[in-house]
Amino acid sequence: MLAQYATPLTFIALGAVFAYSFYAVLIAGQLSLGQAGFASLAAFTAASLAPSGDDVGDVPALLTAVVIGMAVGATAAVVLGLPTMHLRGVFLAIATLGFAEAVRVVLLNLEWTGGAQGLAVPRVLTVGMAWTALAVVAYWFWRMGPSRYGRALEAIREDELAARSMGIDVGRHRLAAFVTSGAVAGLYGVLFAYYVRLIAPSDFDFAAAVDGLVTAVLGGSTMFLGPVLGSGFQTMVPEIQRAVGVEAGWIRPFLAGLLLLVVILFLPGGLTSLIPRRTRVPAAGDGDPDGDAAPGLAARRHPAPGETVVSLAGLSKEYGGVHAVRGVDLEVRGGEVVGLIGPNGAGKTTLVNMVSGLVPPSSGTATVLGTAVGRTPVHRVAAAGVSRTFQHSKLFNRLSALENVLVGAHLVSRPTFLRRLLWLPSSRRDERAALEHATRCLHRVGLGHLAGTRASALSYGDQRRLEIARALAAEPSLLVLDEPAAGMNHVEAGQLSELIRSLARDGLTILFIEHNVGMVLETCTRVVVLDFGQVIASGTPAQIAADPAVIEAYLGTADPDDGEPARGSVADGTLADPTGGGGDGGATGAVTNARPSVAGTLDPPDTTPRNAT
Ligand SMILES: Nc1ncnc2c1ncn2[C@@H]1O[C@H](COP(=O)(O)OP(=O)(O)OP(=O)(O)O)[C@@H](O)[C@H]1O
Repeated sequence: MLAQYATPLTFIALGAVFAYSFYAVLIAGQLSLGQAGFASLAAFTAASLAPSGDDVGDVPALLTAVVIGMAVGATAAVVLGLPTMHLRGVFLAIATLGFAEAVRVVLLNLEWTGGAQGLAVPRVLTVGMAWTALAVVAYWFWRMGPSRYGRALEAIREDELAARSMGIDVGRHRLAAFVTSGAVAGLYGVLFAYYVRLIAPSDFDFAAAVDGLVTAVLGGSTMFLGPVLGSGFQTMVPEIQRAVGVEAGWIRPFLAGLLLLVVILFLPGGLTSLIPRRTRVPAAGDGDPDGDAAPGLAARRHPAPGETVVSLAGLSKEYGGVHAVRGVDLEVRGGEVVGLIGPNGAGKTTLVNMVSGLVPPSSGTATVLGTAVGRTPVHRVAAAGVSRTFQHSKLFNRLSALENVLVGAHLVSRPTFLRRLLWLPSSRRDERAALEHATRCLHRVGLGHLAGTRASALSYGDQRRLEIARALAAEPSLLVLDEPAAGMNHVEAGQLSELIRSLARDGLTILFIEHNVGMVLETCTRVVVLDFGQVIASGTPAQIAADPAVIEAYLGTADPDDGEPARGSVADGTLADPTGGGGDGGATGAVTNARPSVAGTLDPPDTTPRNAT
């Protein structure tokens, strides 16, 4: 019975193994077409170098060939990956396709490969062996998914910049994914060679690479079962055709193309996205906000109060002719909550981007937590203790709220993947510690009840809170928040203000940009005002509220005709509601997104949520 289906079943397994070599990089958001090159190099090298089955037995011969093939595939991936890993999207696809084609042409013209005639290889592989190999590969990716490493790859796929800011070394992770892909492609090449009896370079051409990619994309790159589903479909269609007597060769590519179109248009996550993705949410009580810190996470020593955390000297940034930041000198000390305010385009975001290492300064120096930023990669700045949120939400949208925060804990949690492969209890302990820590961070921002919700499904205000929870999960010493209250109502902004002050009581130093001036005055120990890229004032909230230069540059000037302070100007250290309409006139939330317009007036507050751009 099984013998009748042995061939299609073997090809399903082989196709799935090949598709896993694409899945290995798709999961990290990379598009590579070099796998056919890795597979052919592995197949020809292993078939030439492995001992004969007559000498050592069939299975040892195949196992030796597999080891050689995987090593060749992985080595080729390192050689190709080192110069190409900085390429993105279609550029990486083109570069890797060029490599695969070059390999094919070289193999075609070498004598020992048999050229176009090909190389004879004994058939050793059985359907059982093929499925065993597939099971091992699927197991690898199954155990990888929820590990710290697997989550880091997913984070890179979802938002590379945010992943870097969480302390993930993107280059190293992308190269590791590429090498895995090379090893799996090498495995496929050897298994294929030891099944089909005769291999030729044309077995690993462009069409084969596209077939592998289509199989992986059809199945989906967000769940480890994707390649098996994709390969099942790709292999079974011609079998079904044959069974019903419709043998037209165009049907399979036509259906595969059609399905690919449907998947890309309606199911970007592939067939596996029809299977609900489960997030393991800790039971109620776990990650209690009042609980003790979870053991098993790296502890960080925050700078003592008064110790220098940020030191900027003559920091400037130019974009062409635009002077976004000009000669800023600024010291931020341990335990301070520093608010950065200023009109739109004043250079606030550029300044915090330089502080967090995202943007190199044009001139001047910046030392943050002892690290010279500008010359230091973003993930190293994060490792020094800088964590941040972004002006325009940079969440990992297809991951749940809890998974987002788990990625945030990357720097303080331990690697678990290799121990997960071996089911070591210590990996379960570490995962539990990370889960409890992440849950505690979610509770702290009031999102404990939404742990299992996809980030993209959260309301705008909740997304802002989730970014803060994710940043907190890194146990930072310096927390940089870029407009954290955008899209929040007055009550929520008040709660956020209280949260920020409680974090400062815990020893964190906080630098935050906010257009809600009332909230800034209520929350900060010091306020710095930027205008046209320069610091025009720095002092306590009361000093800033009374500073004529700030009123002039930021809030507008008093109306010279009536001699009264402007609506929205500062009378006694608080801001009046610029709408003039029944506001409490107090600090919290009194002015939202205030912008100077004509002298002495303020635009009505912009309370509409800002779209993430
Ligand atoms: N990548 C860039 N390329 C060119 N110009 C830029 C870039 N980033 C910022 N700028 C310019 O630098 C200036 C400061 O921008 P920045 O975003 O830092 O101001 P901001 O104070 O944060 O403004 P907002 O409150 O509107 O966010 C603006 O004139 C902006 O157009």
